[in-house]
Amino acid sequence: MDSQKQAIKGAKVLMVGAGGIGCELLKTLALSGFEDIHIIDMDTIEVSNLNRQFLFRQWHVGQSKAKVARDAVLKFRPHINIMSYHANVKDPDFSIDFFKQFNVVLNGLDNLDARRHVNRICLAANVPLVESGTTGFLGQVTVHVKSKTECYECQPKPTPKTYPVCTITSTPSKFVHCIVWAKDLLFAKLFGDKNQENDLNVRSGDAASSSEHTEDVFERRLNEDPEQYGQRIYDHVFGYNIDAALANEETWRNRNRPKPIYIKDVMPDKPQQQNGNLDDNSVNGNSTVSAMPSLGLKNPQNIWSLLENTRVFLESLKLFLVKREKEIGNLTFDKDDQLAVEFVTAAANIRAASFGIPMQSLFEAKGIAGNIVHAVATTNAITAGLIVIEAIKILQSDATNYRMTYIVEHPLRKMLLMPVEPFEPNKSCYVCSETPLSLEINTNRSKLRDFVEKIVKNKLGMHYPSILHGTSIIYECGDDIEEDFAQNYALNLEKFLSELPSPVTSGAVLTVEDYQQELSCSIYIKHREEFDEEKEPDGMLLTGRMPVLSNDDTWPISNGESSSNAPKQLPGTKEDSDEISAIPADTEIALTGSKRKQSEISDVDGEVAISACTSGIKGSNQKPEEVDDNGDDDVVMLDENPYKKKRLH
Ligand SMILES: Nc1ncnc2c1ncn2[C@@H]1O[C@H](COP(=O)(O)OP(=O)(O)OP(=O)(O)O)[C@@H](O)[C@H]1O
Ligand SMILES: [Zn+2]
Repeated sequence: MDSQKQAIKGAKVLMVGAGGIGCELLKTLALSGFEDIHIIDMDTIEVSNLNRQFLFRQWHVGQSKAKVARDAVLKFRPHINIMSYHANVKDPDFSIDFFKQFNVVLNGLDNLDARRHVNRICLAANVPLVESGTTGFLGQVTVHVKSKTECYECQPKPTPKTYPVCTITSTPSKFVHCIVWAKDLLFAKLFGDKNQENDLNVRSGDAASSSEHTEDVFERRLNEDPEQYGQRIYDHVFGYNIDAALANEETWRNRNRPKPIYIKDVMPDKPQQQNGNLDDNSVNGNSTVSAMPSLGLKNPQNIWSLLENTRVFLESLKLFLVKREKEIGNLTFDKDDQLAVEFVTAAANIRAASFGIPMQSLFEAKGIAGNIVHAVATTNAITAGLIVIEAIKILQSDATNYRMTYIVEHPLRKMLLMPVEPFEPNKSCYVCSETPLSLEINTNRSKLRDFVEKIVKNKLGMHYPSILHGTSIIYECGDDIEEDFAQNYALNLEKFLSELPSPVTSGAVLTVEDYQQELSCSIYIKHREEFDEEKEPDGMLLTGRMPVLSNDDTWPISNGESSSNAPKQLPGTKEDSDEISAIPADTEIALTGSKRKQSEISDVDGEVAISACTSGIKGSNQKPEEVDDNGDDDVVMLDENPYKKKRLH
């Protein structure tokens, strides 16, 4: 015991993230006897954090999380050393050398991008990492020690839930489809980057795709006042487009036909007089602009009528045009943007009404649109406790007792925690074993820019990449590049791969490196002419062992009520990158002394035994009770034999 105390006392630990898990972790570390703790967090405190990030109080709103957390803990542990950094862990200041000073790194992060970055730096610095995540009642803590256990990226991450484009654009059957349409298509079309591709017109009027109607219909006409514009958009998307789609009888043969909705049907009187008064909105900043007060709508948990949704639609659109004109063209949906949530709720509800799908309250809609799984403070506390337990084992080099622990929703033999022996490093992991990857790509039609953005940055998670073809450097990124080189790289970005000064064609091998992450990776290039737009929207296919990464690298974990921004593109909604990973198929489970392969406790459909855990992954954009909208999230209960499960119907 003394040696344990000594190990704790002498340890220097780095915590990354001072949010839901981080607050619990810092408190538990301090109370467990740790005396030298460094904390990095890039955020400031928000009101929505206060319900569970208990080191923070209302008067701290707007202040650095890392600093306030430090000050709060120093109040009851004044003698210990806590260093806080209000910064992004990806900043070059947090170099490999910086990481080397720590005995262990503890992650309480909320996004895949930062986790992958920390994983790579820890590997390069050879510092053990304890990784964690929670989603509602589910949680996990994993241990990553270079060459001894798998790294954070050895296992592919669950694929984000996606929806076929045509479901979203033409045949929604669930409310979430309407939300994705409202947020990723309509909102993006009206308020987002005009250069972004958008499937709104292509599909919405498929049947009667009369180009004269679809062209520029979303552009506000010269001298068109906000009300007229709003009504025109309303009639187009909820009326005309539905009428046009109905013309294609084939689509509706086995489906319920939607009902077109025109303004005049909902508001037979002059609609502009029904709208709220702009002057009623006291505007102190963008986040306070709201359509609800002027329309007399107070309770976000009420489900609005079609008329109310129509009013909110028109009013919120008008408020964007009048009060937030400068932002138009640059907006992406943000769940913390009240007006955006109001617009998306109203648009989704009107579409839902048209397709016979039950409407939802703003509160529910916001949860779905923001991929919010409501945080459970207790799960964070348990997770923090487990992190400290693993950290202590690491400090004592007690490798035989390392465990990855899953917090499950449906206890196994009354066991809430499921400890699993860590795996060995995956020999085909491109991060810790540097195995090559293959890329199928149309080398005549894909630009270097596409490769850099879609593959190197988005899929491989590199931030400062260099790309080499043989010995020629075709691209480099960073602040210290000489001007003429930088100009050449900028020119290269706009060239097709096969037209680069050192042409990249089938059979070429590219080396992609990130110096900050000390990661290098070879990619075999294979030319392919055609790609399936629906299945391969990137127009390229990367294969080999790699984690599945979301399109949005800021896609955060849901450790709380306000957890993430929305997906930026179809198909699909964004999933929470807080990814409670599925327990890998061959996981050995150490349960009360016995070990079994995970595959042995799977049932006939091959579903992982921890159904709640799995469904939490599959549907983490939904609330816990709705986690799996495919209806396959049946409660799973074990009978006398703990490894055989049966379904409860
Ligand atoms: N790259 C990063 N560098 C430093 N800190 C980060 C980075 N990415 C995420 N974090 C921090 O990790 C913490 C995660 O905490 P948590 O999941 O509770 O999220 P939150 O933002 O506090 O809450 P919510 O998103 O649920 O409102 C946040 O405080 C966030 O600032
Ligand atoms: Zn690995």
